Amino acid sequence: MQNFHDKVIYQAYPKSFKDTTGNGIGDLNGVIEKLPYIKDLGADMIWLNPFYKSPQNDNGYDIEDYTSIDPLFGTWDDFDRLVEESDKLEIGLMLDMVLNHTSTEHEWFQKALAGDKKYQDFYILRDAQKDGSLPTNWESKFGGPAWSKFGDTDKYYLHLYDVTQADLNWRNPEVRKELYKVVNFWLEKGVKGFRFDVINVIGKAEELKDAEDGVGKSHYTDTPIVHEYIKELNRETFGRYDDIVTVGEMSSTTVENGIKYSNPDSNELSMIFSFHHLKVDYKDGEKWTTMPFDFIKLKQILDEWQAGMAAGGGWNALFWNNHDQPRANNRFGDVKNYPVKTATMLAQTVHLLRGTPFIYQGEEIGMTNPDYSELNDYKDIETHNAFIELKEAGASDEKALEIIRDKSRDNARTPMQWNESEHAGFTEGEPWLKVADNYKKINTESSKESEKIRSYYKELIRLRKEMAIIQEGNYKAIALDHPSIYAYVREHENQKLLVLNHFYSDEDKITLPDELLEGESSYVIGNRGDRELEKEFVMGPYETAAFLIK
Ligand SMILES: O=P(O)(O)OC[C@H]1O[C@H](O[C@H]2O[C@H](CO)[C@@H](O)[C@H](O)[C@H]2O)[C@H](O)[C@@H](O)[C@@H]1O
Repeated sequence: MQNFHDKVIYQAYPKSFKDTTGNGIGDLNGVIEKLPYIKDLGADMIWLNPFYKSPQNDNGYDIEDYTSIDPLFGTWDDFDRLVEESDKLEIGLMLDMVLNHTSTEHEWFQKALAGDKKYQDFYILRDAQKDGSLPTNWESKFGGPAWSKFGDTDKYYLHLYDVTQADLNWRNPEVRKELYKVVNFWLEKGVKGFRFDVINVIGKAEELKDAEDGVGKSHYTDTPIVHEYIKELNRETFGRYDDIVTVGEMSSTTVENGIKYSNPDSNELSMIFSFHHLKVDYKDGEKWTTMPFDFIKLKQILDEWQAGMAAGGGWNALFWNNHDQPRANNRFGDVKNYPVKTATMLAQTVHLLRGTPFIYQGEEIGMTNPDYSELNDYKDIETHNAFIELKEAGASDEKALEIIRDKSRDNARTPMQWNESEHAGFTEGEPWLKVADNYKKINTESSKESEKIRSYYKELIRLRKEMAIIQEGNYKAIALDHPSIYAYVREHENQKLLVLNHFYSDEDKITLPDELLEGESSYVIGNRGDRELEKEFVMGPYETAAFLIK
């Protein structure tokens, strides 16, 4: 397996990255056009969200044909040129593989609907229970029950996500064989990595039963058989190459499983995304609520995953943002008064941790949530389902919209803000999703604020490549109960890297342990200017600072 500990990965959401045709939808040629931008930032790989043929009910996570390019995004020539151009710039292409489910428009599902028994066994079909209720009481993650009627038969099919995303039956070896063919197809095209969508829910329990909690996660999440499937996937596909980087998106996983998925000895994946740290602003664990984030909980979770994965030889993907998450600047900082400090502090917090940093398009220039005023400005299916459920639960239109503004996945999906021209230079047509109003203030070309943030990211990436302590150092938190500062130490070959991150807009002080003041210290990077290390270290609003101690 390739050493990827010095690498940084950039995520581009093709639909919102750069449109070159004027149809308002970003495309592969747009990605090609912007490869030099990604190179200039210093990223080593680019993860692209799905661009395969799809009805786009879930923005491409509902795949109709795994080995095609949706004409919305371009042609095979465009894809081949993307491989060629990214190769020239030494940027590895990482593709999104959605192997838990297909679109109900997929040929397999259509054949199954037409009565083909072979393809019926590609999906998870069950009869209603004796009392006529659904096969199980599980909930779909996008709201409502996880089962829908299978055509005009008496059976139901399982869909953990949208009703148009039917779960595949991984227990059927034929299904696995077909999916491995898909992965190998893309490997032969020259891709250098994969991000496997919700890969830890592929292994449903053998016997499907009602869940005590009425949700059902424990019946299909991190089941022992998932590890067997991933090992097989590795063996049959990317494991046959020595330079492929893989990351598994793990829904509601545990450190114990995270270690198994990503410890090189398990022969599963290079690393994993876990999401617990992004649920610290969910009231009672419920996403569609609003509440200020719980800082102590955030630190405890980051600490648990850092220390736990290090102890077990696992590897974390480090991130605040992706195409499903509201912008971290809005969640954990003050975008109005401290936009640059907020963005750089958040960046430093994760970039200097143990793991592989992922940068989601636009975070490197300080993009924010769009705060749309109308429900119809939002396009995401999950958002619209949530609005209906919030209303059914008694929320007023205003309250439901307030929650949507905070939590919608579209917060991340607004078009990339390239410049000050109309639609932020994203398209010459009408964008599929409205550009955030602040594009004149935040963009890659004319904004001093954005430029400061981008330079900071470049410096963080450069440091990772230069300093073994960032790539390989151990991790230890200090003063974990401090109410406003997240402080940690990375340690490698008798050196220490102390990283201090202040998450609030006031001033606060941390008392450092004597052992950190004994050696010779030098300032490495921070967002306030050169600082001296002192026992009573005072930090300003959203300040971040790192010191090397020898
Ligand atoms: O919140 P979790 O249960 O921990 O899950 C993590 C994310 O899972 C889902 O995301 C991915 O799969 C979806 C279906 O293919 C797709 O819509 C999404 O874009 C994928 O990234 C879920 O939709 C996310 O909200 C969760 O964050």
